[in-house]
Amino acid sequence: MNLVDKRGLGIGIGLAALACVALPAVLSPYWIYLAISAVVSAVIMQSYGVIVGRVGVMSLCQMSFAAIGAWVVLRLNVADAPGGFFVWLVLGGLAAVPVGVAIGLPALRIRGVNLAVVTFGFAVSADIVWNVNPFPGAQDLKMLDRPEPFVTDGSYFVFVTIVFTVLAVVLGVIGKTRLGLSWYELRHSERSAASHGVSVARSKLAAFAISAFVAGIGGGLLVGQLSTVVPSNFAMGQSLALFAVAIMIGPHHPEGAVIGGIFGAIMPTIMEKVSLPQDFGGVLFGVGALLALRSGLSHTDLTRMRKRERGARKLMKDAGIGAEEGAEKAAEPAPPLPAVPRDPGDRKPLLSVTGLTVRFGEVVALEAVDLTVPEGAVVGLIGPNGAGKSTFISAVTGFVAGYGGTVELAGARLDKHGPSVRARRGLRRTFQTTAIAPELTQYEYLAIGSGRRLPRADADELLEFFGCPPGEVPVSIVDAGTRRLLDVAAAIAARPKVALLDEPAAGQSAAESLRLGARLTQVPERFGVSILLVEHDMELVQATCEQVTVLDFGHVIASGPTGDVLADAAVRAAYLGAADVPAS
Ligand SMILES: Nc1ncnc2c1ncn2[C@@H]1O[C@H](COP(=O)(O)OP(=O)(O)OP(=O)(O)O)[C@@H](O)[C@H]1O
Repeated sequence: MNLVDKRGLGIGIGLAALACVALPAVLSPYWIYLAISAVVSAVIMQSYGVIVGRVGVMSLCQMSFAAIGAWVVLRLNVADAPGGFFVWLVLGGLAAVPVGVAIGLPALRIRGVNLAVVTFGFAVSADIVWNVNPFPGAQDLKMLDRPEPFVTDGSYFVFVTIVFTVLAVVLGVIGKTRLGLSWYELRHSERSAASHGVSVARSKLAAFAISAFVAGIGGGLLVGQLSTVVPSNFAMGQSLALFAVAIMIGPHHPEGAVIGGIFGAIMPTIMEKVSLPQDFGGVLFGVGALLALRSGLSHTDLTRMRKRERGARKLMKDAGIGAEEGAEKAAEPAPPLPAVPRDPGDRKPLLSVTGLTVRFGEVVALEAVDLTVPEGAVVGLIGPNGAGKSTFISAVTGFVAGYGGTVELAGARLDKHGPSVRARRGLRRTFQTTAIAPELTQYEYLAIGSGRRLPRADADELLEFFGCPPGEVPVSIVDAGTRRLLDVAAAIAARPKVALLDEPAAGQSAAESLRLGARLTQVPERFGVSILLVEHDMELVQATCEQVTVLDFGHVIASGPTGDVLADAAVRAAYLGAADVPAS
């Protein structure tokens, strides 16, 4: 995948260069000062962009991280430490990192409003600490002198703009890596990220660390602007107001960070000019944030998504893929299915589940279930609603803590491992409900799913094989049925040993379902992936699976070659609910 959007990079650097040349020349000293404030706020907004915009964590203490950066710069200034302002700035950012990680640790267990309360608590405590202990140099009036060649306000504006641009480029590159893409996935579904082998803990802590570093840099830059700082520069009210701006604007995109920075810096002046109390600005931000929360996406996310969608629709039109074509495809008869190998012969068992027992309180969801998926096979797991099929997949893939029995993959026990480790060892799953981040393109989603640098040709092959639109098409305009196929493609992209698919044909027409069946039967040979298929569509199961296990109320009631099992009277009774059907 391309890590740098060359056009966007060119435009961004061009605009930054233009601002550096033009603004100091045309603005009055007062407005240059405000412009510096806007860019420093924009840097701090970038830290919100990582943790709030990308990961979706409600962090209300970013200004406390900024205060740590400012404190370190001032402390080093008082001590006349070697290196000078540029080195101190970086050290200030680095000093905020361990605190960011420490605040991130509770985020591994709690989320949402509870996490917001934890971060707010930290912001309040930090506020108290700064108010009791003045910033270094405040008492003996040891101010920071800006370094050459950025001594004047005009030149310092150039410096902060360079810092903002460098951070924007670096964060943009990180955003395209597996780590950055996993943040989007975490925002929508942690379990989906874990099923793709993403370590939720590591990914979240990395986001906290990076966002704290960026905020720390912002705090240091503020010291450079003001020569010294006071606690009110980092008050928790500031953290709250900027958080609201972040939700509203979306500072994970550079233009969002700039707009947010301008809002943050200029709003007090606007309030003053229109003779409104300063707090009123915060109220406006709050209302904007509520509106953004209602739509689920920030302003820049929506603008970018619409632009992407327009491009993708044009691409699909040019490629002759449209709604009408989709309807024609749905009406097409399904291709003939290749003969399903009925005899597993002496193929090795790849996934062996023995005595699997899962209890949810008094409910026994699974009781001593045995199941084997041989190498190169498509095996079915069926049963009426509530029989325990999804619970089986969840327990085997590590999403159920504390089950009885054993799960072995290629001879190695997996019981001690969580979902992301199991996924990386070669056990992938899909969910009944897809939760794919709509901001991603299909290429990006496959890149996360694959867990490796997926060559474009491989991604194209998978998308074509599963009948998905071209890879550049954003998930936001892909229909629900195709998203399921994309989910299956992402699981297969990782080339796991076994993929466990939870009702991939749900919501598909009969013809589409059979077409999916035709594809699934080819997966073991073509991609080297064995499949466990959970399905209610008996035609699909019959056409695809060489062996089937049937669950009813958590117990295995039949297991064996598909034809024999589906003809079994007990199985028919379980499905039809016909108590008078005699057992075989
Ligand atoms: N987290 C949970 N807590 C409590 N009970 C649960 C939980 N998850 C599943 N169950 C119960 O376990 C049993 C098996 O549910 P499961 O979802 O695995 O069935 P299923 O065969 O996948 O059904 P369906 O075909 O409708 O998806 C049901 O009685 C369900 O209510």
